[in-house]
Amino acid sequence: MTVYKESISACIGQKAEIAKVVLMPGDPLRAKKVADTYLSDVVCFNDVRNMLGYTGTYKGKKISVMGHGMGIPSVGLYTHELFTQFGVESIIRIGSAGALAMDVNTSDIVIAEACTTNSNYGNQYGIGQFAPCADFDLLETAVNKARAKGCNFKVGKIFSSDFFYNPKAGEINEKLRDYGHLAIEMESAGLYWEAAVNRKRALTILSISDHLFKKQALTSEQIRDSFTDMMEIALDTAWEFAE
Ligand SMILES: O=P(O)(O)O[C@H]1O[C@H](CO)[C@@H](O)[C@H]1O
Ligand SMILES: O=c1cc[nH]c(=O)[nH]1
Repeated sequence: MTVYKESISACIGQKAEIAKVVLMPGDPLRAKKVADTYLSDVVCFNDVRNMLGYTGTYKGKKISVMGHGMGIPSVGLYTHELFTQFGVESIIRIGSAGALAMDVNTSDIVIAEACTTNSNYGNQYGIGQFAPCADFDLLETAVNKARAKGCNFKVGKIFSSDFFYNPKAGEINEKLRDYGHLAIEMESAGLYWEAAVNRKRALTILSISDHLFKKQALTSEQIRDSFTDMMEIALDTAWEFAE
């Protein structure tokens, strides 16, 4: 395998080319699934900490896919390195999320326009409340791809949470729902901040795996099938920004 450069990164041991556009799920095995299912001429560019990363060709253009782990510290670390040390220009998170809004259902797609968060990660920039927002061009492109596909999707605010388990979750989730948040997950604010400070593009596309009020949850088989729409919208969006 070609060694592209001595890695200067703490957590990415680059062993092959990384494309300008990278899809990122939390789960590295979801990254492998995207590579195995949709990419051709695939090479694995990272296996440090088993945070698998692959580069391949999709409809004639180079696209990479790599896991980012769980939580804002993890996604912040990987996306910071990809943006600042590996020439990445656009990152699209493809994640699972719990629905908050009553008109969102399991298997639906949520495209995250902006994030509310309880994370302190944004405080490091020293400018007060720093709005974590999606890149408009990526967002508009993803909306067009989702419409063309005919799947159920919504665009709006989400909550990027520092906790998955919380004794006050019931009370907090009700407020989040009442203030118009569509879904809850754990990374997008960190991704949007890293993109903003590094003047890059970022977007999150989510597939709803469970509903926090309707008490619905997909089985792992249903999750596997319903994630297909999210992956295809993300790939077709990425293609428009890839080389
Ligand atoms: O499915 P992923 O992309 O990991 O996203 C969601 O799933 C994890 C929690 O189970 C958190 O990372 C959350 O953001
Ligand atoms: O972070 C997450 C992901 C899926 N479902 C949730 O309830 N929370």
